[in-house]
Amino acid sequence: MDSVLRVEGLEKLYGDVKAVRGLSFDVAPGEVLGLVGPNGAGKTSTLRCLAGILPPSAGSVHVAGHDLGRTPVQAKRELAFLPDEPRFFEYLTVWEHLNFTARLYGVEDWEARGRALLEEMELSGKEKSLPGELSRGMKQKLSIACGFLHSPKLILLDEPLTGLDPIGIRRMKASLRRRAEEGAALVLSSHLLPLVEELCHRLLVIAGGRAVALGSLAEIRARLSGPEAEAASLEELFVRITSASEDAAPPATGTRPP
Ligand SMILES: Nc1ncnc2c1ncn2[C@@H]1O[C@H](COP(=O)(O)OP(=O)(O)OP(=O)(O)O)[C@@H](O)[C@H]1O
Repeated sequence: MDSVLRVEGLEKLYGDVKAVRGLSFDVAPGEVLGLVGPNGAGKTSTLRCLAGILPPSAGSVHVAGHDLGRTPVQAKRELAFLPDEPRFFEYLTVWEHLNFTARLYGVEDWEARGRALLEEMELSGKEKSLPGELSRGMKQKLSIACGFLHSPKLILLDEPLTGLDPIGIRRMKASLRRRAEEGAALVLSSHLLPLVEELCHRLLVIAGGRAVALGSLAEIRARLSGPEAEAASLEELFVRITSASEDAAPPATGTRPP
């Protein structure tokens, strides 16, 4: 089946800081790809390039067959980007945010869909609230309700569980799983390795902007030598892979080592 997301040779430079260096990967319909890596590895920069918020310095991104660089409107219609710190319009209520999002994306049956999403996100009864009246977790849920309204084929999530309580976390995991079962492709960046292990079919581990491992947990384990790799937790694998790459890789900045 064709990929929902196809990334080829993606690079992102900030001046001479090389934040993303030559990433290439695909995500299939129904697949959840976990993007993991240490602080400053380039995860947020990658997600923002995939969402069309940041222009890549090189490479290409296709979303549901649309080239994000050449046909950005068509590509962006097919995706939702859910940042870890969503921003809202101060004077629009929860319901008005859904209405506004529906108009932007041309969602006709938005009222029924909006009500169902508020129910799913435990925001029923908050329709008239302004963002300033919502808790951090509720804001996160509103962002997700708006993001899901147009049934995106690609869902990009940066730390999706930030601020959620244990019941909210459980519901959010079920919501994300459901979107994947319905055929969406998900790319999820998180430092919460148990979440990644539970939800993701494949992992892309990045360090210093480069891919240092790509595959299922079993495949990544199999590639590492030593009997201890077989039983290693994702946390142990993460430490091994990313610290090995730190030893081997040149620094993430464009400056040359002495
Ligand atoms: N706007 C910017 N201008 C200059 N450098 C930036 C900018 N944004 C990020 N960087 C640099 O790019 C690199 C990658 O940062 P990025 O935020 O993508 O990493 P990350 O993997 O999301 O990190 P974290 O896990 O800490 O959120 C870092 O070296 C960072 O300092």
